[in-house]
Amino acid sequence: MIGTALCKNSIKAMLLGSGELGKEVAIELQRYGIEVIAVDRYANAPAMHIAHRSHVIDMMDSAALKSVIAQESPNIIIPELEAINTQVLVEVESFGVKVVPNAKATQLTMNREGIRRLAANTLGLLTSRFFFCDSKKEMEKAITTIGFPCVIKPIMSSSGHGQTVVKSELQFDAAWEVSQEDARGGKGRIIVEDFIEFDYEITLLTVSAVDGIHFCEPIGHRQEDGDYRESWQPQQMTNELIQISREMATKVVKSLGGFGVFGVEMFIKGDQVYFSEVSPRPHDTGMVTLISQDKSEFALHVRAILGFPVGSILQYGHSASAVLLADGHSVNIGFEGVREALLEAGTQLRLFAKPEINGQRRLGVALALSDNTQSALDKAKRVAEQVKVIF
Ligand SMILES: Nc1ncnc2c1ncn2[C@@H]1O[C@H](COP(=O)(O)OP(=O)(O)OP(=O)(O)O)[C@@H](O)[C@H]1O
Ligand SMILES: NCC(=O)N[C@@H]1O[C@H](COP(=O)([O-])[O-])[C@@H](O)[C@H]1O
Ligand SMILES: [Mg+2]
Repeated sequence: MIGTALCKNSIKAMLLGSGELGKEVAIELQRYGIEVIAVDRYANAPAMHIAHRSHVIDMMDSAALKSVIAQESPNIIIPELEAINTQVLVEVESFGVKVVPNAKATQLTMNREGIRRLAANTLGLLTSRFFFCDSKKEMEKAITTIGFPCVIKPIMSSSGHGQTVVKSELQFDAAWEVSQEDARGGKGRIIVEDFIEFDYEITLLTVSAVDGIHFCEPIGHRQEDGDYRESWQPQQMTNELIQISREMATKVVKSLGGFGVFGVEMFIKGDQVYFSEVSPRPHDTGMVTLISQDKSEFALHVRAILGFPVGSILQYGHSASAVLLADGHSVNIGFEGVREALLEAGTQLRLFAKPEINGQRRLGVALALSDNTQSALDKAKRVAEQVKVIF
């Protein structure tokens, strides 16, 4: 029984997506004796290294996804990324399988149109101005209204794929091409939105659990090409801004429903908080919580999913994470400088052991605790820079 007692062999959880975030979720599930089935598009994905069993399938393929779910009969399905056929999740949920946080939320959030319309139109939250377009012509018309700079993104994409900040007409062709080439599942609809010149951006990790809504301290982060490079916690904010952010996050999380961690992304400009998007699962910038809190975002996710109370969240102080990003092509990835990196006090290193690299890929993360944000960031970056990826 979820939330009351755990019996040996009673709960089987299936992770859809088995990257670095899923690996930590798998570890936390296993701390409670849960059987873990890891699924992803490639073999030897990080969470597969420690799962009880694993399967390699295209999770966008309805038949393949249904077949693996039928074969394993999990009690809980935990989406870990966005490239999933969410219609299948809706179906299996109707047969009684628990989908985290629920199938509707996974559907709404994997499509920028779903979550943006919910936030801006239904919940009335402040967002950048936006238009959805189906052709280059429509895109050009939308940009005429929005002005420069603006941001173009496929409605189906993550980690900055297919995203361009458009500053002049000269970029129209390239921005459209990139949005079509790098969209998940191929060509399609895009969003054109105002570029917000924010003071800083945050992820507000919000946990919805049996004992209510809980917040982690806000996480600040720096992005490059739509992908995160460093994050830190706590991000300094006024009490008023924290209050507005929490109210916004509560509205979004309650409206999506279900239990789990939600990474609510927001832009802060002056005394205004813009809602950007939300992940109904742990967030990459939240990897900092592996060092900054007594319960990481992964531990919190698992508690909430299993129907256990979160209780309290103890934050240890100024913390940071810096990603270990590599560029190249190899199926034999090695690391040098680990010994030297580990000499830095108050730090930790996670190497994900991804089996191959084809272009740019995040292969690890450095974590640090210190007595102020800058020092934590410097430490984390020093550790990440010390480790050299060798092919
Ligand atoms: N309208 C905007 N104004 C200013 N910056 C933006 C805007 N939209 C996106 N960005 C920048 O690009 C980053 C990535 O954007 P977004 O989160 O929408 O992309 P994503 O592909 O969903 O990334 P992820 O999956 O990692 O969350 C943001 O964190 C922010 O730094
Ligand atoms: N912003 C989303 C995010 O960080 N997702 C994390 O990255 C993995 C994919 O990495 P890969 O592209 O190297 O396979 C995902 O499986 C998830 O853990
Ligand atoms: Mg984002």
